[in-house]
Parts: sequence; C-alpha cells; structure tokens
Amino acid sequence: MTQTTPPDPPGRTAAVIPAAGRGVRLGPGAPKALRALNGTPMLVHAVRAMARARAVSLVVVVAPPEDAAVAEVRALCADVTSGADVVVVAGGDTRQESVARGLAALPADVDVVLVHDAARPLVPVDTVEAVAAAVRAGAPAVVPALPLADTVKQIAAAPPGDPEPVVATPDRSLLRAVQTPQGFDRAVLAAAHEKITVAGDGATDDAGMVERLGEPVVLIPGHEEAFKVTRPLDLVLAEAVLARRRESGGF
Ligand SMILES: Nc1ccn([C@@H]2O[C@H](COP(=O)(O)OP(=O)(O)OP(=O)(O)O)[C@@H](O)[C@H]2O)c(=O)n1
Ligand SMILES: C[C@](O)(CO)[C@H](O)COP(=O)(O)O
Repeated sequence: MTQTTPPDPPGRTAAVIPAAGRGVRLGPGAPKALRALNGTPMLVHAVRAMARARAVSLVVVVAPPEDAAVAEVRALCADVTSGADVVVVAGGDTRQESVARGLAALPADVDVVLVHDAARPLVPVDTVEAVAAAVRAGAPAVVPALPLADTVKQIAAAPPGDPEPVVATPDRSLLRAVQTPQGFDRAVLAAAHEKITVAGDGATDDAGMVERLGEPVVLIPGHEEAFKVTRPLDLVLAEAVLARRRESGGF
C-alpha cells in the first residue's frame, strides 16, 4: 500500500497596515492615522477592520517613525481586543518603505499578506475576507476595485500655473479605481519589494510592483466604504458612514 504524505497545513494570513503618512492633503494636524473619526483614531478603526476578519491572525501596524508616535500607536493598539495579535513597527519616508518595514516584521509562518492603508478605516470585513480567500484560492495578487464615476483625461506635462493640455480620453469602461486591502502570496510580494527600490522607480501601490515583476494581478469587487480618507471632505463622509452604521446597529 502506498503511503501519501498529508499536505502542509496552510500558513497564517497577516495584515500590514501602513500608517506612517503625514496626511498633508488633509491639512495641518497630527499624522493622518492618528486623527479621530467619531472620537477614535483612524488607525484603530483600520486595525479593528482587519482584526475582525476571521482570515487574519496577525496585524502589523507601521507607525510614524518618531519614538513618541510609535509609543502612542502601541498604546492605542494595546486597547484593540480581537482574535488577532497586533505588532507595531516604525515606518519610513514613503508608503513603499513603510510597507517593506512591515513585511520585515512578519514571522516565518505567514504565507499570505494583506496590505491595507490606515487611511481606509471603514473597509467592510466582507471585503477583507474576500481578498484573503481569493489569494488562498491561488491568485498571487488580488486587488479590490471599483469602476470610475468620472471621465478621465490624460494630460501632457505643463509648467506650473499653465493650463494642462489634454492628449487623450481613455475608455473609462476599461479603467478601475483600486483600493486596499491588496492581498498577496507572501513570496511574490517580498520579491517585488526586493526588486523595486524606493530610490529607483517607486510605486503608489503594492500590486503595481507585483505587475512589474510580470506576475498576474486580479481584481475583485471593491466597496464604496473602503474609500481613502485623503482630503477634509473625506472626514465628513467617514463620520456619516459611521453614524449610519451606528443607527443600523452595525460596527
Ligand atoms: N511614508 C508613508 C506614507 C504613507 N503611508 C501610509 O500609506 C497610506 C496611503 O497613503 P496616503 O493616503 O497618501 O497618506 P499620506 O501619505 O499620509 O497622505 P498625504 O500624501 O496627503 O500626506 C496611509 O495609510 C499612510 O499612512 C505610510 O505608511 N508611510
Ligand atoms: C494604495 C492606494 O490606496 C491604492 O489606491 C493608493 O495608491 C495610495 O496612494 P497615496 O498617494 O499614497 O494616497
């Protein structure tokens, strides 16, 4: 009789939350991830959103690099009770560098990584679970995305203050606005971060780096509530979403 070796058990899924940005577009104040939404810092909402997902057993938060900010983020995260462990590390000068620092803190048994902006604090847990499940099902890179509401123009570079000349109107039906969490096979994401250096040609999202390796990236449906808090009006929208959730008895 032939003996079959049982398959290795799957490793763990971890979330890396880059939260080290300044929030320049939000205006003067504390680093964006530490600003309050409904009385709770944005990054705490983001950590809860990831930790509530059954798939996620570890959350690595990448804090603004100053010692005081790291200590503050550690204290905030100590109060987040959930099924997931939470670890805090110091971030870098760019999002890409901050994500790389988060990846460096992952233990060996993590084989799936979700990278999620602290600036998308209201992502629904179903979206997190769907991204993780698609990676577990075999996709090396998975990105939640939505169709565009606006028509998009491609421009030519112009001197500051000059009108920008339009060179093309891309077919909107073939464009998508991408969100986070972006989910990855850990080895694929690690290879992308090794090969694409910040000093060279940086990237605005992790999936873009994986694309440059020639690895396939697939999209799944995103969610309107996973929007990124970028400008002051986004804070108004985020508070309204939280109020609606409270009224309907949700989180
Ligand atoms: N050096 C950086 C820059 C950004 N981020 C994180 O990357 C996410 C997306 O970035 P963005 O929304 O652009 O945040 P900021 O860089 O803070 O915004 P701004 O460009 O307006 O300063 C945020 O959660 C932000 O904290 C980071 O961890 N480290
Ligand atoms: C990762 C991201 O949220 C996907 O839309 C986005 O690219 C971050 O861009 P930002 O300029 O750092 O806000």
